[in-house]
Parts: sequence; structure tokens; C-alpha cells
Amino acid sequence: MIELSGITQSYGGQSVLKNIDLTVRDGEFLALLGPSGSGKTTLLRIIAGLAFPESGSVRFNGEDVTDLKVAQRKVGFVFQHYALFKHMTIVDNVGFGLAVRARRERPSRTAIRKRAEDLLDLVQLGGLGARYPAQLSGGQRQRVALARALATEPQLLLLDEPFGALDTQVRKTLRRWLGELHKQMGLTTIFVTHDQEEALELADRVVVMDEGKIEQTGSPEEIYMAPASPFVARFVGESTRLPGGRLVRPHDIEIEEEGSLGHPVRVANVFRKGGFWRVEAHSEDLPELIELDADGRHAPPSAGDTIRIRPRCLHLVDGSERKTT
Ligand SMILES: Nc1ncnc2c1ncn2[C@@H]1O[C@H](COP(=O)(O)OP(=O)(O)OP(=O)(O)O)[C@@H](O)[C@H]1O
Repeated sequence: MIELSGITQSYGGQSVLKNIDLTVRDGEFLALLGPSGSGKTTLLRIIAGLAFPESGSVRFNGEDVTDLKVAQRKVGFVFQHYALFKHMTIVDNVGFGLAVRARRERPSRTAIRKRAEDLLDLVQLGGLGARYPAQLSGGQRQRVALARALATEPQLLLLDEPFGALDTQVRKTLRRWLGELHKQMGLTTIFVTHDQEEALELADRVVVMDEGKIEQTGSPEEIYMAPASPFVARFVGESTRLPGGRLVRPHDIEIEEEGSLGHPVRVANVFRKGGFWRVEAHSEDLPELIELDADGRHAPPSAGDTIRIRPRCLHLVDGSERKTT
């Protein structure tokens, strides 16, 4: 179990992490999700022992590791641009962490090679060990980086936008594959992403961060269905503001029959979005358009129509809580 309590950090007088408390359970796959600059990487570096907090503590299984350096923490990590050693073969890259161990802890050369080859099989690159990094695709290189991180049998795996530099299709494939790998190995894993789709699809639990603070921690369903703040509602999935200031998902607004008590709005635009219609409508009491989704199997309302709408969902976020900082 990883326990962070009261972690604060600032750079040049600017507060980057503000009193972060977080517990990560054994075997959990946790995503740190937030916009650029929200402090995700800084938090990950503090967990790794690559940076040290101004105050607060980091515990691994009850042991205080706050002042321990990275080499003493048994963590494996993969960063977006964590380059492989160009002049080394793939198998040597993977075995590197073991080969540089002090002599009394270092396995034999044969054992290192065997372990590296087994890991290459695990990341589905068996047989490519003799190649050099330049002879692999970007996606394959990131899998090698992952195999290298796993070689030293870390107790914790940290991934910082590991697929960030890859194109969408490769990213999706690797995402699925990483999910499977985690299921197989059950290694406690924390990954940083600003991609909500990635976080919601992969993680057991998502931690949404903004401006150095945790906005919400919860399962992907909780984060999506019951956002705890307007920030989360806006950052994760789509949201639209209703009269009265509350935010709701466009697909959670129902068009009611004429004569009902729903709120009257005037349709401004309608366009197809895959299997449904996206309707944009004006309301007298809101400056911006309300967005809602209508069933794609029926004819949609037309621009200029007045329709009555009602939020269908109970999980509304009160826009009046909107932060002013
Ligand atoms: N070593 C450093 N020196 C000075 N400022 C830093 C340092 N590291 C991070 N920062 C600042 O701290 C803030 C948080 O950065 P951090 O990299 O943790 O955010 P992030 O959420 O990971 O963003 P991104 O998704 O862009 O990587 C930023 O304003 C950044 O400029």
C-alpha cells in the first residue's frame, strides 16, 4: 500500500502541490488525470523518489520512504521520452537494471539474459532481442521500455504518459494491451495522463487533479456519473450548463412533449454525431448555448423550434460552486 499524506511542493514561490492525501491499494491500477500543469508529474516524481516534497510523507507498506532515493524504493518507471540506449541491443536494454547492480546482488549473465528474454516474450516482442532501438517502431520501443522497467521486479510501476508520443491507433492498441498485462501481473501501477478516455478505460480508480489539488478520487463510473465539482464535470466527458447554473451531460437531457412543464428553449443548430443528434439551443436566461442529445433514430427538432427540456439524471453539479481561484 502506498500512502501519501500532506504532500506539498512549490517551485519559485508557486505552489504546485497543495496538501495531497492519497492511498493506493496493492494491485491497484490508478490514473492521475488532469490538465497540463496540474501537478501530476510532480506527484509521480515524488512517489518515485526523483523529487522530494517540502512537507508531507510517503509510505510504502507502512515504511516511511519520504527521504529514500529512487534506487532504494524498488519502483519501475516509464516516461514518454524515456529513451532506450541506442548503442545497446534490445535484450541488453531490458537487462540493464540488473546488469548494473552491485556484484553481490547481480544475477549471472545467463540469468539476466534469460530474464530479459522472458520479459520480451511478455511484452510480445520475443525474437527481437538482437535488434537495436532504431530498428523498432515507436510502439515497440515503449513496450521495451516497459519490459526494462519490469526487469528489476519493482513493487510499484509508475508510468508518465507512456504512450503520449504515439499516434491514436497505436495508443489504443497499447492501452488494451497494458490493461491485459496489468490483469495478468497485478502489479500496483500509477499512471499519469491528461487523456480522459485513457484514464476511464484503464484505471480501477481515477484521481482528478487541478492546480495542485485533488478534485475527486473515484471509480471511472463515479467520476463520470457523479462528478464532485464543476471542474470534474467539465474536464471529464462533455457537460453543458442549464438555467440555474447546474452542469449536466448532454445525453442526460430529455426533450419533453409539448405542453409539459419542461424548460422552454429555442433550437439554434442540429447536427449528426454518430448515432444521435446534437441539438444546440438558446435559453433566455443563459448567455451560452445548451447542448443536448436527441435519439438518432427519430427525426430531430429543427432550428427555430421551441422545445421543452428536462434533465433526466440525478447527478447534477451545482455551477455556483465554480472556483474563483
Ligand atoms: N523542476 C521544476 N522547476 C520549476 N517548476 C516546475 C518544475 N517541475 C514542475 N514545475 C512546474 O510545476 C507545475 C506542475 O507541473 P507538472 O509537470 O507536475 O504538471 P503536469 O500536470 O504533469 O503537467 P503536464 O501534463 O503538462 O506534464 C507547472 O507549473 C510546472 O511548470
